[in-house]
Amino acid sequence: MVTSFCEITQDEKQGRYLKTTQNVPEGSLILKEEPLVIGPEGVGVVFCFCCNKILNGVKIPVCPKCKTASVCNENCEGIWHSDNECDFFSKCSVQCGHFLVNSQIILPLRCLVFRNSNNQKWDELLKLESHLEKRRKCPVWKDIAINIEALFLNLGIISKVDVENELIQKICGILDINSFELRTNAFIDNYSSGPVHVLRGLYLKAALINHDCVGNTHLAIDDNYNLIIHASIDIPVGASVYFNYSNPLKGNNERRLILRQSKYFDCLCNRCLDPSELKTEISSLRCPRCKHGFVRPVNVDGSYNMWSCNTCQRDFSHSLVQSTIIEARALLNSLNISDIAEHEELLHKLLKTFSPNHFLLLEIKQNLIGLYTQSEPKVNKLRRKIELCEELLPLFRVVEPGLSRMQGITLYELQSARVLLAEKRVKNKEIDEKAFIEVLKDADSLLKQSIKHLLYEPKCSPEGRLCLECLGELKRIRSLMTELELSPCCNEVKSHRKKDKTSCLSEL
Ligand SMILES: C[S@@+](CC[C@H](N)C(=O)[O-])C[C@H]1O[C@@H](n2cnc3c(N)ncnc32)[C@H](O)[C@@H]1O
Repeated sequence: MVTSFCEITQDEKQGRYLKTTQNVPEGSLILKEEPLVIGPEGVGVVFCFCCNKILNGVKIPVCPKCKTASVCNENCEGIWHSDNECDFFSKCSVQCGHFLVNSQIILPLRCLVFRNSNNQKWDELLKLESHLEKRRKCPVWKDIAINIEALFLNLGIISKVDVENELIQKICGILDINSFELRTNAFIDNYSSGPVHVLRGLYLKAALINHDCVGNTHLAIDDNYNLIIHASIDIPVGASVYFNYSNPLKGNNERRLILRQSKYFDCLCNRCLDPSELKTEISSLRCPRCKHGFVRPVNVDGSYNMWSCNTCQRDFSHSLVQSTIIEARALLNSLNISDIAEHEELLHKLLKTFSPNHFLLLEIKQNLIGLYTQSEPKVNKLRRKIELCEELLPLFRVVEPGLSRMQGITLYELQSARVLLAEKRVKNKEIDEKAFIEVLKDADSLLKQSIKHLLYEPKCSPEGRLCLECLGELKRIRSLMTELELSPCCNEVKSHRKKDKTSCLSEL
């Protein structure tokens, strides 16, 4: 379902895209869509055709009817192995062994099912962007020709004419350009502990949404694999609807390279065309000469030949900048992932070379927040976690404005550290009840903000569960505030009289 807020339009540079037909307020539902096909990402993934879960184990059962599709159990009630697919598998000579050896064939094969069973969907599918010409020269072309096209031809699934028409290359191009990574319900045993992106889904309408490095939508996949898209900010009438295909915490160079290699276009969005990256300095280095300025790329056309200090104008070669990044990346990769001191030491060291928001430093800072969250909540650790969250939030607001998963999670972590710290300080009699109530009021506001960001997450996703945790925490904080405000000691605080040290806070 595409809501009435949007229509499909087209131009020469960007192809087809979605545009608003009226002002769309933040939080409005733009699109809810079920996938056309779902399948595993990459080779060597064993998967249940009925429920799409990833399977572990040696003996894999098959669908009792077609005797081809791998299933988690013969009575799996999943809906994804349709009657059309079952008939298709029964009639062609593909076998379960083919899927087990090469799971790359599953998605293109699932697309082929529509060829004879649903003309409208088949036509819509083939209209999607495949970038055939650009892919022709890439290694992926040969890989598909050998591992998918040749097998399908041998099994009689496609004809020589289909090969001449490059049908399988087109379908694989369409899948690579347009499908979404899925993480919901990925694992049959415990999906939260495994690798997250093992499935891909293709959505015919959502495939028409173009990219911008600062998107204006929030995407979520629910437990039934529906893709749900909300406006993440107020979108004015006539504006393009975008989402960010890449990672907003990477630098311009890195994002553009990924987009060129995986989606075959050069991004020319406002962020990509700004050497300061919207004043975040995510790619900038500190000037080693004047020590004040930021070293940024001179060209914004993606050529990155020269970098220059914005204060003393000194030029630096791209290769020098790249080798500095490679060296720092090697140090980052060699960190012991659970060692706080090592992370802090490297952060301190790299701050001399890179801007505080440099993407490498952002990675370390995010790791540190995670490590401080897991570690024993000591006062100095809580203070440091608070500092890091406070540093990251303004940046997140720029690169992912409006409804944002990153903001929601960080706001939660910030309030949790502030409350824990205040509880300790009250216990140590370092702050009084009035100050503690102020912290609780602040936590109340942070939690409400966090809930606003996480409200659109599916209930069973880690972020959806965090949203429920926020609600629980909000309740706890409010009842604690009521308790404190009603208590005699608090009335004393309110009237600035001498405090009663044996107050309800002693419960903490
Ligand atoms: C998922 S499709 C989006 C729909 C596509 N425009 C179409 O006509 O089918 C992704 C492709 O759209 C184009 N595209 C998306 N965002 C773009 C942008 N910001 N600038 C230029 N091309 C873009 C690229 O060709 C990209 O490979």
